[in-house]
Amino acid sequence: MNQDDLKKRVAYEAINYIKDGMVVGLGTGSTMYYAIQSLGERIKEGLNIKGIPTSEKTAEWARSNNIPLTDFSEVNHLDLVIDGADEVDENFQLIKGGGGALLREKIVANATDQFIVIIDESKYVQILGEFKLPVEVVPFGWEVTAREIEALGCNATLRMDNNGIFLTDNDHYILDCDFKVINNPEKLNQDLISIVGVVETGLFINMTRKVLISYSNSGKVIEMNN
Ligand SMILES: O=C(CO)[C@H](O)[C@H](O)COP(=O)(O)O
Repeated sequence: MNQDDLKKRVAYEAINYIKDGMVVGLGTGSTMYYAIQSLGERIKEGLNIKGIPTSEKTAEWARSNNIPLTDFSEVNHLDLVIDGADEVDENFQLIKGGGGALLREKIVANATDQFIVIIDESKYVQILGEFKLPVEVVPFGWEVTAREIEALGCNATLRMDNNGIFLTDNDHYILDCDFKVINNPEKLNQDLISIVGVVETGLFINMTRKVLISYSNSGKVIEMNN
């Protein structure tokens, strides 16, 4: 089973947690792509829910699957949020933002008591940091912000895409920060967020209690609770 199959399997499993009448936060990324496809099928069969997307891309996928959308002008609290992650450690601390949607993802995840993270086995790690930590920053003076971030012990690289500098849905930049090993994610998050120019970090601290992991050996999806 390749990584894509594993993503698809865990995404399909996660949709079973969505019940009629719920307002559901919809994460971003390739794992969520499969979840949205599957949710679209359930909606065709009569499931009645509303979604809040965490990115323009997710909103586009949701619309093309006829998933009704809402926003925070209509709701304050979400029944459930489902999202992928780039790394999850044994204490369920996360690195997110590989897709550049970390700010909206954090706002949405913060608005629920039930944030379900869906990953394949390769993302479950002992210590965070092999994946470069995405940090969203204000474009003005980003070079100064990057130097202050680097003083915390990393190399910070400005994210680019085919059009030049990558812009988030909120018109910010992303710095991908190579810490290699993050021994104290909570403290690092605090240190980063206190730097002027940092908008948000991809460290999601104490935000989830449930992680679904798909394994290739057994072909199973395991639900882990914290
Ligand atoms: O945080 C994210 C986007 O900002 C994604 O959840 C994360 O990057 C995982 O993506 P994928 O499912 O494509 O591996």
